[in-house]
Amino acid sequence: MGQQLVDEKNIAILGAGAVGQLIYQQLFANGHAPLFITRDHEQQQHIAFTALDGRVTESTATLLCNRSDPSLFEHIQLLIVCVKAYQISDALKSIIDKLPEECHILLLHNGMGPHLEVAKQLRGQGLSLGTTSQAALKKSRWHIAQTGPGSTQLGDLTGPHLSRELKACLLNAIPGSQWCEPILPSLWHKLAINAAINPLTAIHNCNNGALAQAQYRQQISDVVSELVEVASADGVELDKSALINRVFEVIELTGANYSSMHQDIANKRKTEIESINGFVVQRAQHHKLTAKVNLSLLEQVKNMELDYLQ
Ligand SMILES: NC(=O)C1=CN([C@@H]2O[C@H](COP(=O)(O)OP(=O)(O)OC[C@H]3O[C@@H](n4cnc5c(N)ncnc54)[C@H](OP(=O)(O)O)[C@@H]3O)[C@@H](O)[C@H]2O)C=CC1
Ligand SMILES: CC(C)(CO)C(=O)C(=O)O
Repeated sequence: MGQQLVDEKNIAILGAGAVGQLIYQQLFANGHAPLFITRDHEQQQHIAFTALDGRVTESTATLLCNRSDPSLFEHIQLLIVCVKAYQISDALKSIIDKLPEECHILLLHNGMGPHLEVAKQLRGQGLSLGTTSQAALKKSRWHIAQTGPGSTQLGDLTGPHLSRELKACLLNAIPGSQWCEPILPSLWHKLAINAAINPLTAIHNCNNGALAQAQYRQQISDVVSELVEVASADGVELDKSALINRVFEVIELTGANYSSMHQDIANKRKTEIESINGFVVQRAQHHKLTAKVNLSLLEQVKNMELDYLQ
Protein backbone atom coordinates (compact mmCIF):
# COMPACT_ATOMS: atom_id res chain seq x y z
CA MET A 1 0.00 0.00 0.00
CA GLY A 2 1.47 3.44 -0.92
CA GLN A 3 2.25 5.81 1.94
CA GLN A 4 3.15 9.45 2.08
CA LEU A 5 4.78 11.35 4.93
CA VAL A 6 5.15 15.05 5.55
CA ASP A 7 8.81 15.75 6.33
CA GLU A 8 9.47 18.71 8.54
CA LYS A 9 13.22 18.26 7.91
CA ASN A 10 12.87 19.31 4.27
CA ILE A 11 15.43 17.05 2.70
CA ALA A 12 15.71 16.95 -1.08
CA ILE A 13 17.57 14.48 -3.28
CA LEU A 14 18.99 15.69 -6.58
CA GLY A 15 19.43 12.62 -8.80
CA ALA A 16 16.68 10.03 -8.53
CA GLY A 17 18.87 7.16 -9.76
CA ALA A 18 20.05 4.00 -8.01
CA VAL A 19 21.86 5.70 -5.10
CA GLY A 20 19.37 8.59 -4.80
CA GLN A 21 16.47 6.17 -4.49
CA LEU A 22 18.40 3.96 -2.05
CA ILE A 23 19.07 6.93 0.26
CA TYR A 24 15.42 7.99 -0.16
CA GLN A 25 14.28 4.52 0.95
CA GLN A 26 16.59 4.53 3.96
CA LEU A 27 15.37 7.98 5.04
CA PHE A 28 11.76 6.99 4.34
CA ALA A 29 12.12 3.89 6.54
CA ASN A 30 13.22 6.29 9.31
CA GLY A 31 10.17 8.49 9.03
CA HIS A 32 11.34 11.11 6.51
CA ALA A 33 9.95 11.94 3.11
CA PRO A 34 12.60 13.61 0.96
CA LEU A 35 11.63 15.36 -2.26
CA PHE A 36 13.24 14.22 -5.49
CA ILE A 37 14.48 17.03 -7.74
CA THR A 38 14.37 15.93 -11.37
CA ARG A 39 14.86 17.50 -14.77
CA ASP A 40 11.40 17.01 -16.16
CA HIS A 41 8.71 16.12 -13.65
CA GLU A 42 6.63 17.68 -10.95
CA GLN A 43 4.25 15.11 -9.61
CA GLN A 44 3.62 12.33 -7.15
CA GLN A 45 5.46 9.19 -8.19
CA HIS A 46 4.76 5.64 -7.15
CA ILE A 47 8.11 3.97 -6.33
CA ALA A 48 9.16 0.45 -5.35
CA PHE A 49 12.13 -0.93 -3.46
CA THR A 50 13.51 -4.46 -3.21
CA ALA A 51 15.50 -4.72 0.01
CA LEU A 52 18.52 -6.99 0.57
CA ASP A 53 16.23 -9.68 2.01
CA GLY A 54 14.10 -9.63 -1.17
CA ARG A 55 11.13 -7.88 0.46
CA VAL A 56 9.43 -5.34 -1.82
CA THR A 57 7.92 -2.15 -0.40
CA GLU A 58 6.08 0.61 -2.22
CA SER A 59 5.58 4.28 -1.47
CA THR A 60 4.68 7.58 -3.10
CA ALA A 61 7.40 10.19 -3.52
CA THR A 62 7.06 13.86 -4.42
CA LEU A 63 8.99 15.08 -7.44
CA LEU A 64 9.98 18.70 -7.95
CA CYS A 65 11.18 19.88 -11.35
CA ASN A 66 14.44 21.85 -11.36
CA ARG A 67 12.69 24.54 -13.43
CA SER A 68 9.89 25.01 -10.87
CA ASP A 69 9.15 28.25 -9.11
CA PRO A 70 11.94 29.26 -6.64
CA SER A 71 9.39 29.46 -3.80
CA LEU A 72 9.12 25.64 -3.89
CA PHE A 73 12.82 25.35 -2.99
CA GLU A 74 12.90 27.81 -0.12
CA HIS A 75 12.25 25.27 2.65
CA ILE A 76 14.97 22.81 1.63
CA GLN A 77 17.45 22.47 4.49
CA LEU A 78 19.53 19.60 3.13
CA LEU A 79 20.18 18.77 -0.52
CA ILE A 80 21.73 15.34 -1.13
CA VAL A 81 23.30 15.22 -4.59
CA CYS A 82 23.36 11.68 -6.00
CA VAL A 83 24.12 12.22 -9.69
CA LYS A 84 27.21 10.88 -11.51
CA ALA A 85 30.40 12.86 -10.83
CA TYR A 86 30.35 14.45 -14.31
CA GLN A 87 26.70 15.54 -13.88
CA ILE A 88 27.17 17.40 -10.59
CA SER A 89 28.17 20.82 -11.81
CA ASP A 90 25.31 21.15 -14.34
CA ALA A 91 22.75 19.60 -12.01
CA LEU A 92 23.58 22.04 -9.22
CA LYS A 93 23.82 25.03 -11.57
CA SER A 94 20.18 24.53 -12.51
CA ILE A 95 18.96 25.04 -8.90
CA ILE A 96 21.69 26.73 -6.89
CA ASP A 97 20.12 30.20 -7.15
CA LYS A 98 16.85 28.89 -5.76
CA LEU A 99 18.34 27.22 -2.68
CA PRO A 100 18.19 29.15 0.58
CA GLU A 101 21.51 30.24 2.05
CA GLU A 102 20.98 27.95 5.04
CA CYS A 103 20.52 24.87 2.85
CA HIS A 104 23.35 22.38 3.36
CA ILE A 105 24.64 20.46 0.34
CA LEU A 106 25.94 16.88 0.52
CA LEU A 107 27.67 15.35 -2.51
CA LEU A 108 27.52 11.53 -2.55
CA HIS A 109 29.31 9.99 -5.51
CA ASN A 110 32.31 7.99 -6.67
CA GLY A 111 35.48 9.78 -7.70
CA MET A 112 36.74 13.18 -6.55
CA GLY A 113 37.00 16.65 -7.95
CA PRO A 114 33.49 18.07 -8.38
CA HIS A 115 33.68 19.60 -4.88
CA LEU A 116 36.36 22.02 -6.13
CA GLU A 117 33.94 23.35 -8.76
CA VAL A 118 30.89 23.24 -6.46
CA ALA A 119 32.66 25.18 -3.70
CA LYS A 120 32.91 28.10 -6.17
CA GLN A 121 29.17 27.95 -6.97
CA LEU A 122 28.01 28.24 -3.35
CA ARG A 123 26.46 31.38 -1.88
CA GLY A 124 27.08 30.77 1.81
CA GLN A 125 25.75 27.20 1.90
CA GLY A 126 27.68 24.55 3.84
CA LEU A 127 29.18 21.69 1.81
CA SER A 128 29.66 18.09 2.95
CA LEU A 129 31.02 15.13 1.04
CA GLY A 130 30.34 11.43 1.26
CA THR A 131 31.18 8.07 -0.18
CA THR A 132 29.28 4.81 0.03
CA SER A 133 30.04 1.19 -0.75
CA GLN A 134 26.38 0.21 -0.53
CA ALA A 135 25.20 -1.04 -3.92
CA ALA A 136 21.91 -0.56 -5.74
CA LEU A 137 20.56 -1.36 -9.18
CA LYS A 138 17.70 0.14 -11.16
CA LYS A 139 15.22 -2.64 -12.01
CA SER A 140 13.14 -0.02 -13.79
CA ARG A 141 12.97 3.79 -13.66
CA TRP A 142 11.17 3.86 -10.29
CA HIS A 143 12.03 0.46 -8.86
CA ILE A 144 15.46 -0.12 -7.39
CA ALA A 145 16.96 -3.10 -5.62
CA GLN A 146 19.67 -2.91 -3.02
CA THR A 147 22.31 -5.39 -4.24
CA GLY A 148 24.89 -5.08 -1.49
CA PRO A 149 25.32 -3.77 2.03
CA GLY A 150 28.24 -1.45 2.70
CA SER A 151 29.58 1.42 4.71
CA THR A 152 29.05 5.14 4.17
CA GLN A 153 31.39 7.91 5.28
CA LEU A 154 30.12 11.47 5.46
CA GLY A 155 31.70 14.69 6.69
CA ASP A 156 31.73 18.47 6.52
CA LEU A 157 34.07 20.12 4.02
CA THR A 158 33.47 23.87 3.83
CA GLY A 159 31.10 26.53 5.16
CA PRO A 160 28.61 26.08 7.99
CA HIS A 161 28.52 22.54 9.37
CA LEU A 162 25.50 20.31 8.91
CA SER A 163 23.13 20.78 11.84
CA ARG A 164 23.26 18.17 14.60
CA GLU A 165 19.64 17.28 13.91
CA LEU A 166 20.16 16.58 10.19
CA LYS A 167 23.42 14.74 10.86
CA ALA A 168 21.60 12.45 13.31
CA CYS A 169 18.85 11.97 10.77
CA LEU A 170 21.35 10.72 8.13
CA LEU A 171 23.37 8.57 10.51
CA ASN A 172 20.25 6.93 11.97
CA ALA A 173 18.79 6.23 8.55
CA ILE A 174 21.81 4.97 6.57
CA PRO A 175 23.03 1.60 7.89
CA GLY A 176 26.81 1.46 8.41
CA SER A 177 27.22 5.23 8.16
CA GLN A 178 29.65 7.33 10.15
CA TRP A 179 30.58 11.00 10.38
CA CYS A 180 34.27 11.52 9.59
CA GLU A 181 36.35 14.55 10.44
CA PRO A 182 38.18 15.19 8.22
CA ILE A 183 36.30 13.56 5.33
CA LEU A 184 38.95 13.85 2.57
CA PRO A 185 41.07 10.83 3.67
CA SER A 186 37.99 8.57 3.35
CA LEU A 187 37.39 9.89 -0.18
CA TRP A 188 41.03 9.34 -1.23
CA HIS A 189 40.80 5.85 0.24
CA LYS A 190 37.74 4.99 -1.87
CA LEU A 191 39.35 6.73 -4.86
CA ALA A 192 42.33 4.35 -4.62
CA ILE A 193 40.01 1.34 -4.78
CA ASN A 194 38.16 2.74 -7.80
CA ALA A 195 41.36 3.95 -9.53
CA ALA A 196 42.89 0.48 -9.32
CA ILE A 197 39.88 -1.72 -10.04
CA ASN A 198 37.54 0.20 -12.35
CA PRO A 199 39.73 1.02 -15.39
CA LEU A 200 41.54 -2.34 -15.39
CA THR A 201 38.26 -4.28 -15.42
CA ALA A 202 36.97 -2.04 -18.22
CA ILE A 203 40.14 -2.33 -20.33
CA HIS A 204 40.56 -6.09 -19.86
CA ASN A 205 36.82 -6.78 -20.01
CA CYS A 206 36.86 -8.84 -16.83
CA ASN A 207 35.17 -9.05 -13.45
CA ASN A 208 36.81 -7.63 -10.32
CA GLY A 209 38.07 -11.07 -9.23
CA ALA A 210 40.24 -11.49 -12.35
CA LEU A 211 42.49 -8.68 -11.06
CA ALA A 212 43.84 -11.04 -8.38
CA GLN A 213 46.02 -12.60 -11.11
CA ALA A 214 49.77 -11.94 -10.83
CA GLN A 215 49.88 -10.06 -14.16
CA TYR A 216 47.96 -7.10 -12.64
CA ARG A 217 49.84 -6.85 -9.33
CA GLN A 218 52.51 -4.35 -10.44
CA GLN A 219 50.06 -2.03 -12.19
CA ILE A 220 47.70 -2.01 -9.20
CA SER A 221 50.57 -1.28 -6.87
CA ASP A 222 51.78 1.57 -9.17
CA VAL A 223 48.29 3.15 -9.41
CA VAL A 224 48.03 3.22 -5.62
CA SER A 225 51.63 4.40 -5.08
CA GLU A 226 51.14 7.34 -7.44
CA LEU A 227 47.83 8.21 -5.77
CA VAL A 228 49.38 8.10 -2.28
CA GLU A 229 52.12 10.51 -3.38
CA VAL A 230 49.60 12.91 -4.94
CA ALA A 231 47.31 12.74 -1.88
CA SER A 232 50.29 13.56 0.32
CA ALA A 233 51.08 16.63 -1.82
CA ASP A 234 47.40 17.56 -1.35
CA GLY A 235 47.84 17.31 2.44
CA VAL A 236 46.33 13.84 2.99
CA GLU A 237 48.62 11.08 4.30
CA LEU A 238 47.60 7.52 3.41
CA ASP A 239 49.22 4.23 4.36
CA LYS A 240 50.40 2.82 1.01
CA SER A 241 50.80 -0.86 1.91
CA ALA A 242 47.55 -0.93 3.90
CA LEU A 243 45.79 0.61 0.90
CA ILE A 244 47.26 -1.89 -1.59
CA ASN A 245 46.16 -4.71 0.73
CA ARG A 246 42.69 -3.16 0.92
CA VAL A 247 42.44 -3.02 -2.89
CA PHE A 248 43.22 -6.77 -3.08
CA GLU A 249 40.72 -7.42 -0.28
CA VAL A 250 38.00 -5.58 -2.27
CA ILE A 251 39.01 -7.54 -5.41
CA GLU A 252 38.46 -10.74 -3.41
CA LEU A 253 35.23 -9.60 -1.70
CA THR A 254 33.65 -8.33 -4.93
CA GLY A 255 35.25 -10.97 -7.16
CA ALA A 256 32.09 -11.92 -9.04
CA ASN A 257 31.04 -8.27 -9.65
CA TYR A 258 31.65 -6.27 -12.78
CA SER A 259 32.78 -2.77 -11.75
CA SER A 260 30.62 0.25 -12.52
CA MET A 261 33.15 1.35 -15.18
CA HIS A 262 33.08 -2.07 -16.84
CA GLN A 263 29.27 -1.80 -16.95
CA ASP A 264 29.41 1.76 -18.29
CA ILE A 265 31.71 0.71 -21.15
CA ALA A 266 29.68 -2.45 -21.83
CA ASN A 267 26.51 -0.32 -22.05
CA LYS A 268 28.19 2.47 -24.06
CA ARG A 269 27.68 5.06 -21.30
CA LYS A 270 30.03 7.84 -20.28
CA THR A 271 32.29 6.64 -17.46
CA GLU A 272 33.48 8.47 -14.32
CA ILE A 273 37.16 8.05 -15.34
CA GLU A 274 37.77 11.85 -15.35
CA SER A 275 36.90 11.99 -11.64
CA ILE A 276 38.80 8.82 -10.75
CA ASN A 277 42.21 8.38 -12.45
CA GLY A 278 41.64 11.78 -14.10
CA PHE A 279 41.52 13.44 -10.68
CA VAL A 280 44.80 11.80 -9.66
CA VAL A 281 46.42 13.03 -12.88
CA GLN A 282 44.97 16.53 -12.47
CA ARG A 283 46.22 16.87 -8.87
CA ALA A 284 49.61 15.39 -9.88
CA GLN A 285 49.94 18.06 -12.58
CA HIS A 286 48.93 20.72 -10.07
CA HIS A 287 51.78 19.62 -7.79
CA LYS A 288 54.22 19.11 -10.70
CA LEU A 289 54.31 15.36 -10.05
CA THR A 290 53.94 12.57 -12.58
CA ALA A 291 51.25 9.90 -12.42
CA LYS A 292 52.15 7.86 -15.51
CA VAL A 293 50.18 4.73 -14.76
CA ASN A 294 47.01 6.66 -13.85
CA LEU A 295 47.47 8.77 -17.00
CA SER A 296 47.80 5.68 -19.17
CA LEU A 297 44.60 4.17 -17.70
CA LEU A 298 42.79 7.50 -18.15
CA GLU A 299 43.80 7.67 -21.81
CA GLN A 300 42.90 4.06 -22.53
CA VAL A 301 39.41 4.40 -21.05
CA LYS A 302 38.83 7.73 -22.79
CA ASN A 303 39.79 6.06 -26.09
CA MET A 304 37.27 3.31 -25.42
CA GLU A 305 34.59 5.94 -24.79
CA LEU A 306 35.49 7.69 -28.05
CA ASP A 307 34.17 4.65 -29.93
CA TYR A 308 30.62 5.54 -28.95
CA LEU A 309 30.50 9.07 -27.42
CA GLN A 310 30.46 12.01 -29.86
N1 LIG B 1 24.77 2.37 -8.12
C1 LIG B 1 25.56 2.00 -7.12
O1 LIG B 1 25.43 0.89 -6.59
C2 LIG B 1 26.61 2.92 -6.58
C3 LIG B 1 26.88 4.13 -7.17
N2 LIG B 1 27.81 4.98 -6.61
C4 LIG B 1 28.06 6.29 -7.19
O2 LIG B 1 26.93 7.13 -6.94
C5 LIG B 1 26.79 8.11 -7.99
C6 LIG B 1 25.38 7.99 -8.59
O3 LIG B 1 25.32 6.70 -9.19
P1 LIG B 1 23.95 6.01 -9.61
O4 LIG B 1 22.88 6.35 -8.65
O5 LIG B 1 24.27 4.60 -9.86
O6 LIG B 1 23.67 6.74 -11.01
P2 LIG B 1 22.30 6.81 -11.82
O7 LIG B 1 22.66 7.10 -13.23
O8 LIG B 1 21.47 5.62 -11.50
O9 LIG B 1 21.58 8.06 -11.18
C7 LIG B 1 21.88 9.39 -11.47
C8 LIG B 1 20.55 10.12 -11.55
O10 LIG B 1 20.79 11.51 -11.63
C9 LIG B 1 19.89 12.06 -12.57
N3 LIG B 1 20.40 13.33 -13.06
C10 LIG B 1 21.49 13.56 -13.84
N4 LIG B 1 21.63 14.88 -14.10
C11 LIG B 1 20.59 15.48 -13.49
C12 LIG B 1 20.15 16.84 -13.43
N5 LIG B 1 20.80 17.83 -14.06
N6 LIG B 1 19.05 17.13 -12.71
C13 LIG B 1 18.35 16.14 -12.09
N7 LIG B 1 18.70 14.85 -12.14
C14 LIG B 1 19.81 14.52 -12.83
C15 LIG B 1 19.81 11.00 -13.64
O11 LIG B 1 18.68 11.19 -14.42
P3 LIG B 1 18.65 10.54 -15.91
O12 LIG B 1 18.57 9.07 -15.72
O13 LIG B 1 17.44 11.18 -16.46
O14 LIG B 1 19.93 10.99 -16.59
C16 LIG B 1 19.72 9.74 -12.78
O15 LIG B 1 18.40 9.48 -12.37
C17 LIG B 1 27.92 7.78 -8.99
O16 LIG B 1 29.03 8.57 -8.69
C18 LIG B 1 28.22 6.31 -8.71
O17 LIG B 1 29.53 5.94 -9.08
C19 LIG B 1 28.47 4.67 -5.46
C20 LIG B 1 28.24 3.47 -4.85
C21 LIG B 1 27.33 2.49 -5.36
C1 LIG C 1 34.36 -1.15 -5.30
C2 LIG C 1 33.91 -1.29 -6.75
C3 LIG C 1 35.10 -1.46 -7.63
C4 LIG C 1 33.05 -2.52 -6.75
O1 LIG C 1 32.75 -3.00 -8.02
C5 LIG C 1 33.14 -0.05 -7.14
O2 LIG C 1 32.94 0.85 -6.34
C6 LIG C 1 32.66 0.18 -8.53
O3 LIG C 1 32.41 -0.76 -9.24
O4 LIG C 1 32.53 1.37 -8.89
